[in-house]
Formats: sequence, C-alpha cells, structure tokens
Amino acid sequence: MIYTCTLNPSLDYFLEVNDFQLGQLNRMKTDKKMPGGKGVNVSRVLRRLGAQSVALGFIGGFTGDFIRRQLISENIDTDFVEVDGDTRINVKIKSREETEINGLAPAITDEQVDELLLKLNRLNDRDILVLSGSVPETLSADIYKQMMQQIKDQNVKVIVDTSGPALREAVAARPFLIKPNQSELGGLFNTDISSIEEAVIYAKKLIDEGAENVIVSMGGKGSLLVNRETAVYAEAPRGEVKNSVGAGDSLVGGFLFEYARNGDYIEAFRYGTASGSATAFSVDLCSKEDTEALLPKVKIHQI
Ligand SMILES: Nc1ncnc2c1ncn2[C@@H]1O[C@H](COP(=O)(O)OP(=O)(O)OP(=O)(O)O)[C@@H](O)[C@H]1O
Ligand SMILES: O=P(O)(O)OC[C@@]1(O)O[C@H](CO)[C@@H](O)[C@@H]1O
Repeated sequence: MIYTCTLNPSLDYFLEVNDFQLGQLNRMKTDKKMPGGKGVNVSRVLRRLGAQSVALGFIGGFTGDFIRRQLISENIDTDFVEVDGDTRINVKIKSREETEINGLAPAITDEQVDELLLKLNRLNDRDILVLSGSVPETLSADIYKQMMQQIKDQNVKVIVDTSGPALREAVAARPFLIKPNQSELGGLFNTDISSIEEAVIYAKKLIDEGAENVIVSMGGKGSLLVNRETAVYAEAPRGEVKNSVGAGDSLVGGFLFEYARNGDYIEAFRYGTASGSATAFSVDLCSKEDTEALLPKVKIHQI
C-alpha cells in the first residue's frame, strides 16, 4: 500500500481575477475550493491514475472536514489525526501571473504527534510512505527524520518532498527518493541554480549525503533524475499552462504509480514528468488520459 502523510494540509482556495491590482478592490471572475497539501495531492493523483493510497496527517475544524469529505468522495482512504484548530486555507490567485499565499498550520500537541507516529508501526516492506509538504510551525524541523528513524527496521520505501531544514535532516535518514524543485535544491546549498549541469552537481551531493534517488523538478524545463548509476534529463512537453499548483506532487504521484507497476526507474520518471505537465495544462490535477497522451512527448536525455 502507498501511504501519503501531509503534516500541513490545506483547503486550497483558487480564485481568478482579470487584472489583479495590489492595494485595490479586486473582484473574482471564478473561484474553487479544493483539498490541498502536497501529500493529499499525491493521493488524489494516484487515485486519478488508478492506484489506491491511504492519506495520513493532521486535520482539524471545518476546513479539515472539507478535506476528509472530498477525499472520501473520491474513494481515497483517510486515516488522519484530528487537531483542535482549523486546517489552514491557502489562497491561489490566478491573474496575469500566479500568486500564492499559504496559511499557518493549527497547533499540534505532543499527544497528537504520538498518535500519528503510532500509525506508522503497521507499515512493512511492501509499503511506500510519501512524506510531503511543509512542517507545521509547532513541530520540530527534524520530524520527517524522526519518522524515518522510527520505521527504519520495517524496510518501508520513503519518499520525501519538502524543503529547507526538514529536507536536509531527512536526507541523512536515507530516503528512497527526494524531489526538490530547482529553487529548493539551490536553497539547500545557499546558491542559485541556473542550468541542468549545475542541478546535477548539487543533486549528486544529496546522493552523497544519503538520498538514493533525487528528482529535481524544473517547471516548464522538465526534470532531472539522479542516482548512483545514472543521471537523466526529461524535457517537459510544451502546452498552455492553466494551473501549475500541484505539478510537483503530480510528478511524485506519477513516478510512484509507474514505479509500483513495473519497477523501472526511467519509465517511472517519464510517467512522472508527463503527469506534472498534464497537471500544469489542466485546471485540476492530471487525468490518466491526459498523462498518457503526453508520454511520447517526454524526451529523455542521458547526461
Ligand atoms: N510550464 C510547464 N510546462 C510543462 N510542464 C510543466 C510546467 N510546469 C511544470 N511542469 C511539469 O511538472 C513538473 C513539476 O513542476 P515544478 O517544478 O513546477 O514542481 P513544484 O515546484 O514542486 O510544483 P508545486 O509545488 O506547485 O507542486 C515539471 O518537472 C514538469 O514536468
Ligand atoms: O506550504 P506547503 O506545505 O509547502 O505547500 C502547500 C501547497 O502549496 O502545496 C500544494 C501544491 O504542491 C498545494 O496544494 C498547497 O497549497
């Protein structure tokens, strides 16, 4: 089974404004509320592609209820820990440019953390655990590392998609896969990464620090897969971008879906890149049909 864990999920409030003006009254053209947070998106992508998963993490309040109800309506299993405050609302403004304002997490107690950690005891070597998204302010930045250390003898494959100190700490616990985007990768080394060659150099440093596979997502430029054996670049297909929120989560979901199906890294990488692009070209997350139509357009280059 694939488990996704979202410590900081969100109700994503998407709104479209014709010509967004800072400091003015703007009126919306359209709006939409969606369950969000990186692990939640991975679960939704997996479902759309045809795979089951269990969504773990913390939810609370009316926004948390909304997320749970939406996931259940999409036939996604949930096993969240309830917290007292409301799950945050993240605002995604689409105008000439995309602007995001992500909210603050509700407080989480030590008992609630223990309740989540207890759920990990049931995982075994046939399971995959996706630890995705930011760490709530009230939790320790090394929480992902702690979770991985707790289950290290259960031989679970762990994927980590986060940034900053939480990612740096998690790398030391030897994840199967990490997926920083270009700026998150640069952020780990206090540098700006501007080329594929530079991204390979820094991805290799993360392999030396403990990650087994590193996928660097680079928006419209595509993505990079680096491990001890290979370094490959996938050129993303071109198309009209409708909403890039969740493109990175779709890359993770698509990779996992195909990897769980046939165990081939390169084909999984191609599928993930196509899923990311299919999401960027859709209003919601990718569909299986759109993803598979893009597969032949993802060009893989050995580096
Ligand atoms: N403009 C685009 N055109 C084509 N493909 C895209 C575009 N933007 C994203 N993608 C696809 O989606 C993948 C992931 O995108 P990106 O690097 O933006 O992830 P991210 O920054 O983690 O996104 P998010 O945090 O919103 O989920 C890319 O590797 C690419 O395959
Ligand atoms: O604040 P975080 O946890 O880093 O990111 C949260 C978020 O921006 O990421 C998802 C897209 O990847 C959205 O659904 C959600 O709003």
